[in-house]
Amino acid sequence: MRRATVYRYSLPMEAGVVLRNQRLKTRDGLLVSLWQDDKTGWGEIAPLPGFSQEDLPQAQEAVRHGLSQWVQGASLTAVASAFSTLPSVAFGLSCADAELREELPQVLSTRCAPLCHGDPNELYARLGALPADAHGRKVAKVKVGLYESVGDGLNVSMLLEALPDLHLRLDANRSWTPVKAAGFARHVAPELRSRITFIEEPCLTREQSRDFARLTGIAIAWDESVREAGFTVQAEPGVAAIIIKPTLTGSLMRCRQLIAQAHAAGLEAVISSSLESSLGLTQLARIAQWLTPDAVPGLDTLDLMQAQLVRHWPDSVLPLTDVSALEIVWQSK
Ligand SMILES: O=C(O)CCC(=O)C1=CC=C[C@@H](O)[C@@H]1C(=O)O
Ligand SMILES: [Mg+2]
Repeated sequence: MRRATVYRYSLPMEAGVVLRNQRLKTRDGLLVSLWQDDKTGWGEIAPLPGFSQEDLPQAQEAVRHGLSQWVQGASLTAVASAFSTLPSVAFGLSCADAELREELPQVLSTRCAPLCHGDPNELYARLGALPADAHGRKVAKVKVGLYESVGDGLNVSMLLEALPDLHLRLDANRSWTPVKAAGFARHVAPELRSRITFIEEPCLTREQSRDFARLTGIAIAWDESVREAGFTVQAEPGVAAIIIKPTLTGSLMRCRQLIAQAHAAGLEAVISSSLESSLGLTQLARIAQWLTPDAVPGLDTLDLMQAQLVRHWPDSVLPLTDVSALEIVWQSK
């Protein structure tokens, strides 16, 4: 006997969360809960406005369709994989399926690369207290490209000089022209550059980003590119990692394939959030622990929200919204 319920959630965001020039006041998505015999599995489907190709009504329609097939006996692994044009649906359904089949291990580490922002004194204290990885490195992430690139260079240098065991991931979201990218690099002394683990997509085009890596010796990582048609994972000079945002990428099977390709090419594969709720984030942390145990994931996004959802993120003091408070938008008969 199979049963499924689909819930809709809307969580208030902290004031001032801006994504691709639009303010995100609430994070909206779906949770699915599956029962089969005495087992349950949950998944989160939350297209990210400005990033996902699909919107929530489209996702909801697809989830309803996919789960109707599942309750009638179809394999959810196959149903999820068929939604390759709706990555959030493919990912959420495949997670629920993996929980139901007890494939997704429970063990979870809350370790992730903190996003550096806010008051500098608090930031230094936070980074100082950060645990080091097996190589004695503290890994944090800084968004760049929002203001002057020269200022970004000075800020990054200051952090690296102040904390000798700090290694930074930077993320420019393709915002620099080659001139701006060069302006950034001019203000980061060559001896500090090796502690920039990578910068995600510094320039508008991949070719410009490759040039930046070659000219500056600063490694780059592909994020947006990974989700573009025709992208293939391969070893290239100056490329250190690929970023995998499962909600924007697709099924767990697709994510595993990308991770395997990255590892085979000698690249780091970094699991990163698409601003999922605490339920989705704990699943991403479990996936990261399972499939990329040596790479610190990019999951420091829970505090952008004002509440947790159904499952706690260990250590978080945010209030928890219980499943009983959620609207049921579909249920199998
Ligand atoms: O990767 C991380 O460390 C956290 C997630 C993160 O930075 C992002 C998530 C979703 C959209 C973007 O704003 C941003 C990114 O560009 O990587
Ligand atoms: Mg990025």
